[in-house]
Amino acid sequence: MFTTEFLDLPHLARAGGSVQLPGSKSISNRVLLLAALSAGTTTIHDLLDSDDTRVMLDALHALGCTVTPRQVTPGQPVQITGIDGALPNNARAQLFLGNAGTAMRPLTAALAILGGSFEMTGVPRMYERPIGDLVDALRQLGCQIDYLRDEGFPPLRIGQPDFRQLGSTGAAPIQVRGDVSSQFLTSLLMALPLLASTSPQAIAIDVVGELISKPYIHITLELLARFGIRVENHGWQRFVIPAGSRYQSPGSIHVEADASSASYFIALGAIAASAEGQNGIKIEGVGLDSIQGDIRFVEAARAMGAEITGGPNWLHVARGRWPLRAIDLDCNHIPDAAMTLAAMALYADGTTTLRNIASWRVKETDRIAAMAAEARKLGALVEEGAGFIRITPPAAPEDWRAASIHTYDDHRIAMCFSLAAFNPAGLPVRIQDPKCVAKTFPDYFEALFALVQPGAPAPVICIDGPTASGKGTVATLVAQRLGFALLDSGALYRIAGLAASRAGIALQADQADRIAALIATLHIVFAPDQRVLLNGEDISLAIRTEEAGMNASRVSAFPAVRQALLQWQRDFRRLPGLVADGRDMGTVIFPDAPLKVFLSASAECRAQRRFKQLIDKGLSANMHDLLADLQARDARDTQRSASPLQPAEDALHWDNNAERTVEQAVQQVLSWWQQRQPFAAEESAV
Ligand SMILES: Nc1ncnc2c1ncn2[C@@H]1O[C@H](COP(=O)(O)OP(=O)(O)O)[C@@H](O)[C@H]1O
Ligand SMILES: Nc1ccn([C@H]2C[C@H](O)[C@@H](COP(=O)(O)OP(=O)(O)O)O2)c(=O)n1
Repeated sequence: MFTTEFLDLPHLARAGGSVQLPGSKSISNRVLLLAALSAGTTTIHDLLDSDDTRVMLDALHALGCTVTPRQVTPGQPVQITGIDGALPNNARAQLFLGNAGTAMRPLTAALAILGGSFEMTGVPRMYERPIGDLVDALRQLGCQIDYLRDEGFPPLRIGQPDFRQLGSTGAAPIQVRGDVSSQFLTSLLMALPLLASTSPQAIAIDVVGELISKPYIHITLELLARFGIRVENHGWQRFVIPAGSRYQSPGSIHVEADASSASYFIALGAIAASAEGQNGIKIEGVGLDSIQGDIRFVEAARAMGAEITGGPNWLHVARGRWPLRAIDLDCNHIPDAAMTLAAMALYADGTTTLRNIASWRVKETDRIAAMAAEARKLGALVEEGAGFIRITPPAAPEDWRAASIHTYDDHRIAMCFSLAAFNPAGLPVRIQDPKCVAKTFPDYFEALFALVQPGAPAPVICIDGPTASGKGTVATLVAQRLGFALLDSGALYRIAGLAASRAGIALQADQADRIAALIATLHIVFAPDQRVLLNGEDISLAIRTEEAGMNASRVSAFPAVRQALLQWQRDFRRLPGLVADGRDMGTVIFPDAPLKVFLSASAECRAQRRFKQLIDKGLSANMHDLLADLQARDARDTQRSASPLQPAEDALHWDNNAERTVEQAVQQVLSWWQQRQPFAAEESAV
């Protein structure tokens, strides 16, 4: 996940490949509970790994279900052996459910009917989330539920129910409010088959008030059917669970990915030209047979020109009509995914109108106002009303503007506007606060970058300079602030020197070809936690000694060695960008880099810094030797014939002397980067 202040997306041109979407949260927890209540063992594929599913798995384990493995591992199914509709007598447990509404509500309903002695707890925020309407409905049946703190809110204590009164009023429907949260109805629908299994009569639930979020109830009903429970739906106002209903494991089940998350990749396939050798985008995890309402986004995307095919659990999208066709659509049936149509509208051949979207105004932010404001920044013409938005794309490529998109802590705004990076003007797009995507899709940008190709090679910031000038420190921090990848090219020379000495090869010119051949066989990993692995061994410390630096300097003078490491270094270039530090980043490796910085500092200052750095790392050091070594290294690095250390002609110089702090250097580089961005002026006005 990108946790940077902003994320600069370079202009994007093409897309291709396949993306595996994470399992939907609401389907994951429904499937877990149904598997737990069923007879038999259920193998669950593509379960989402999230806080909500973790607390649910822990709770099911505490209730005596067999859960293997106990944690969700990507690509590995989870197996649950259910309780077959009953818990042992006197079952008791204290269940901590964090802030997971998708665990608290359905588990409360199921346990209240199963009976036992349970305490349902969570984090403080959970104690502010109402559950009174569900508790009232369960009490009508004879369930025993007490509030442990505030009336109407968790934590709760659940006891042994008394269903005797049902004998006389058995057929009386249970009343539940439908206009507050559809989760209450979902909870009852999933729990009441426990009662229906032994009841002589069917059990009916009456919805009081207009039922909101019908698509979610649809998901519940579909999943119940897969677990053997066929609920009659009487016009979304009455639901009847037949007497003798019994949960039966389907054996194996796939958790669908979130269909609204799929909409960004459907739009991507419709907007982007196919990458060379690829044909469109394959989306895995959700298919045309999806039980989610938002799958109908597919119809809308087709109407705009996308070519979409699909099967169970997969979709394939390619660009069809281009430019896209402008549409006029009532979006009531796809409130969330419809936002993605607004992003597609930027590439349409006229004015697109999205109607019946008043609910956008009361979501994470006023989504109509937010969409309008940000699309206008890009140069689109936007009209908005209480319940509609009308978008006309910029008339010509030169009418597009580079924008820094404000995201209002709304994941969907961020994901929608990432698609603006395909603009025909070749402009980058800045997404502010990119971590807001965490709500539904923490790795959205990583998934996007894996599929797209930039219009020009990804940007590189080169930071060159002599030893201990601060390159590594400054480059690491600049990369962190921008969310860019990092290339510590010196580490590659250090690894080459280390590997050659360990192999007993003398570090001299007549051995250069042997060293180059050795380099080709090395397996090097730069782990995300900063460790460097050589053929599986952690060599992070071994390559940081002064001796390793000197050996690196020796092998780096050999043209064959430099050649052997050339492509290796260029392969670090990736989206959204790269910060590369070394000696020849700006002159040889990335001569086209849009920003080149050259750091310098006096030999004494650098020796001081290196001394302190080594001591802090627990390595021994001697000031006098350090200064001598450093001067020797300077001499070799600057005087060698192959790519000597020298500033690129277009490098910007920063005197990184003793009176300058790390933060000053970092701010200077960031400000140079900012000056090169087309939205610099607009950004400062925000
Ligand atoms: N202004 C500064 N810029 C960069 N590093 C600084 C600065 N002031 C002190 N330092 C310290 O100096 C050391 C620089 O070492 P490093 O970044 O490894 O240099 P290089 O990669 O150029 O060899 C670090 O320990 C860093 O904390
Ligand atoms: N791009 C590069 C990076 C490093 N080298 C060589 C020259 C340096 O003395 C060694 C070690 O580089 P490194 O950047 O790790 O060294 P310092 O941290 O600056 O002391 O490798 C190079 O020739 N070209």
